[in-house]
Amino acid sequence: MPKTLFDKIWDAHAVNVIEGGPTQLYIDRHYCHEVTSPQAFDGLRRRGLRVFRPGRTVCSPDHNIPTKNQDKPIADPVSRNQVETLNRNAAEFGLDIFGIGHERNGIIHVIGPENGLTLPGYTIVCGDSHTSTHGAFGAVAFGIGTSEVEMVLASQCILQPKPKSMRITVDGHLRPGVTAKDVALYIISRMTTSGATGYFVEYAGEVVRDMSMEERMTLCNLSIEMGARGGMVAPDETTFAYLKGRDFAPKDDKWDEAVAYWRTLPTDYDAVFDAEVRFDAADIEPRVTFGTNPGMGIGISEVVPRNPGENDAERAGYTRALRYMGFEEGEKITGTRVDYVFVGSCTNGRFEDFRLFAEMVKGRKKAPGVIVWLVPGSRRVLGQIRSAGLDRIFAEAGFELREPGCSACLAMNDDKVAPGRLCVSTSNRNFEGRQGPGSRTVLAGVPVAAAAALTGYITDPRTL
Ligand SMILES: CC(C)[C@H](C(=O)O)[C@@H](O)C(=O)O
Ligand code: SF4
Repeated sequence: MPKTLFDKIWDAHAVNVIEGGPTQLYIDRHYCHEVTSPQAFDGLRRRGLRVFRPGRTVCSPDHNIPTKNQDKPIADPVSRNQVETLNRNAAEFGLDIFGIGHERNGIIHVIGPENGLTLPGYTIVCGDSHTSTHGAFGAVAFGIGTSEVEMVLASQCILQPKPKSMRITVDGHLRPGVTAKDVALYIISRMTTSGATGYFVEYAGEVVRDMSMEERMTLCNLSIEMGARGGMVAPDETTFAYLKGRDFAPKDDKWDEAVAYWRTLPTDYDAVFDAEVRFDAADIEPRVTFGTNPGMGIGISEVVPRNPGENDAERAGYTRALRYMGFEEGEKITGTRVDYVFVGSCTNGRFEDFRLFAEMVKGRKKAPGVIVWLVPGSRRVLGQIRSAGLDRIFAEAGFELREPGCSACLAMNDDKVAPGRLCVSTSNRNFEGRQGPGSRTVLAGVPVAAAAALTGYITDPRTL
C-alpha cells in the first residue's frame, strides 16, 4: 500500500498499537529545556526511576537565560532557579546538557538541527510546542506535555493517538522579497489558527523544494499556530547537504547507509492524504499580523480587514484584538510607528536570518528611538555572525547584538517590551502580553523587521 512520509516513520516506530486507542511510539530524540521538565524529573524521583536511554535526551536551557553577561550568575532568582534545576537534573540522571555559555547552548530547536542531532526518519519530541521545527528534516516531531516528558524519560516511548494527514502544496515561485516566514504567515491566515487541528501536515510543492533547510525550519516551526500536531518536509539533497559533516550526524559508512534509508522516506506518489490544500506562491507578499493571534495577518500592502466575525463572540474578540493593538478596521498598516524590533527566536534566529538582516541594513543607520534586539538562536549562530563580520555591520548601523536565548519571543527573561509599546518581531506568537505585560506584537519576516528598524515605521521592505 502506498504510504505517506508520516506513515512510514510512524509505522517504523510503533511499538504497540492499542485497538481503537493510542499508539505506543518509540522516540529517537528527546529535547529538554528548563520550563517543562522539572516536574517530570520530580516524578521520576518519586517513583524511584532512572532515565531509560540517557543518550537519547539532550538538554539546553533557553527560555529563562539572560541575553547579556551570560558569564555572570543569573540575577533574576526565578530564572536562576529554573536553569540551575535543569543543571542538577541533567547531572543526577546522566543526561547531556549544553548549559548557559556552553558552545552548543541555545534555543533547543536551533541547536538540535545545527549539531546534527535532528535527523530524517526520526521521531522527535520536546515539552515545547515548536518542536514542529524539526519536521523540516523529514522527521515526525511534535510538542508534548510535562507528564509525557516523564514518560519519555522513563521508557523512551509515549502514547499518542495517530493524527490525520494533510498535505499543503505551495506551487510556483516566491516573488522577490518574500520569505519562508511570509509563506507560513500566509498559510496560517488562510487556514486560521484551528484549520489544521487534528492533522499532521506535510508541506510540498516547488516553493518548499526550493527552500533552504533554514527556510523549511521557519515554515515547519509555525505549523503549530494553525493547530497542526506538526509539520514536515520530505528529505532531499538539500537536507543531506545540510546534515553532512554535522557533529552528531552519522559518519562514513553509517552516513551512506543513513542516506540510502532517508531516500526511501518521501511520500509515495499515489499515497492518499485525509486533506489536501493548495496555494499559489504568486499570491504571497511580505506579511504582517495586525491582531493577537498569528492567523490575524495581511499582506503588507493591504488594509486591516473589516470585522469578519460570524457571531457576537467572534465579533467581540476581533474588536478586542484591534483595540489591544491600536489598529482600526480599513486602516493601512504601513506607516505605523514602531517602538521595538526583535530579530531572533526558533522561527528566525538562525545565521541566514542575521545575514539577510545585515544585507538590508549595511551602510544605513537605525532609526532614532527604536530599540532593536538582535538575539541569535544559539551560541554557534553568534559565532557565525562574528566570523562573518556581521557584528561590525550591526554596530556601525547602531544595532545591539545580544547573547543567545528565547529572549523577547516570550519575555521570560529581562527582555521585555514596555507596556503599550509596539514590537515588530520575527518570532511566532503575538498573543496579548507575549513580549511583556501590555506589549503589542506585529509578527513579520526578517525584511519587514529590517525595514522597521531603519525607518521606525512598518514599511514595505521592497520600497527601501
Ligand atoms: C515554554 C514553552 C512550554 C512554550 C511552548 O510550548 O511553546 C514556549 O516555548 C512558547 O513558545 O510559548
Ligand atoms: S524561541 Fe520562542 S517559540 Fe521558540 S521555544 Fe523559545 S519561547 Fe518558544
